[in-house]
Amino acid sequence: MINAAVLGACGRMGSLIVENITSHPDMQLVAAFDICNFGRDAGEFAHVGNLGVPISDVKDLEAVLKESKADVLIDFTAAGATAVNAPIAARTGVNLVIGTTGLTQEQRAIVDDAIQKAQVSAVISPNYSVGVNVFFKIIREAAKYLADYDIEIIEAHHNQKKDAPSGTALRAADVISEALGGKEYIYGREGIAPRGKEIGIHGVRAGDITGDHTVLFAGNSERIEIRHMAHSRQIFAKGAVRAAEWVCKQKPGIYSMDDVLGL
Ligand SMILES: NC(=O)C1=CN([C@@H]2O[C@H](COP(=O)(O)OP(=O)(O)OC[C@H]3O[C@@H](n4cnc5c(N)ncnc54)[C@H](OP(=O)(O)O)[C@@H]3O)[C@@H](O)[C@H]2O)C=CC1
Ligand SMILES: O=C(O)C1=N[C@H](C(=O)O)C[C@H](O)C1
Repeated sequence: MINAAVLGACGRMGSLIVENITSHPDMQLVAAFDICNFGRDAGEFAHVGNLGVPISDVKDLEAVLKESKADVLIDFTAAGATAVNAPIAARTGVNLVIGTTGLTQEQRAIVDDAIQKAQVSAVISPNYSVGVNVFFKIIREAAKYLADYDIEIIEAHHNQKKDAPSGTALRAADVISEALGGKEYIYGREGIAPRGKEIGIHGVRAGDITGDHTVLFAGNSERIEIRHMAHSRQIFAKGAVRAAEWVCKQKPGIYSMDDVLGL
């Protein structure tokens, strides 16, 4: 049985992850953390009834992870929170699944360094859906054939999302850039500036859009649009729980969702 803990357990993603853990035959929820709602039951936010797991203050992360004998911590919070808490969990010897996006390069380096020094295993991915990870493969291949085309990435998300552009859009840009031997990025376009060879990255925040990502390859007289649309956050939650089960069986290291899915 895998002992799982969830950080951000009252949030949109964290609560769905709690729900998925409770229906997993080989996993149990042993701890749940957030920045408020302390003492309330994690099952309340996941709408699965009382689980006997209270929301703990993230300030007690190390003590509660030890006491609950957690094997893995699944973190979907905010960039600043992940940069502080993932290193604490790693130093406590707990494996990690990190879904939080919007980390700066410096924050990501702090997290990576702590994981490597602590010799734990971690999956870090901006998107835990199967479809988006296949989408990354498709856009990598397409880019190789369409290197001279103008490339724009458009992402759309709900109006509560804090970071922009999305982690998935940034990863899509990196995938294309790697395929083409390096590309400049531009974030949004305004004013008078001729288009160069850069990848344009554009964010839309509106209503309750779960998460859409489009890569547009445009040439003269034609264009290709490759698009992934998430219909429900369940796809991310299921992927994160699958990654948590997988990561507990791996050697120390930092893995991607490609590794989990064997892509
Ligand atoms: N990799 C993937 O597949 C996916 C990644 N994400 C990413 O996951 C993250 C969370 O998204 P979502 O669930 O929609 O966001 P929510 O705001 O709904 O959930 C985040 C939760 O974390 C809590 N929180 C914020 N700061 C802290 C902190 N310092 N310590 C402890 N808890 C904290 C929030 O509390 P409060 O509300 O009080 O601030 C909230 O309960 C985002 O970065 C998002 O981009 C989202 C979907 C899929
Ligand atoms: O905040 C979200 O909702 C999402 N965030 C992730 C991202 O930034 O890429 C993944 C997904 O698109 C939903």
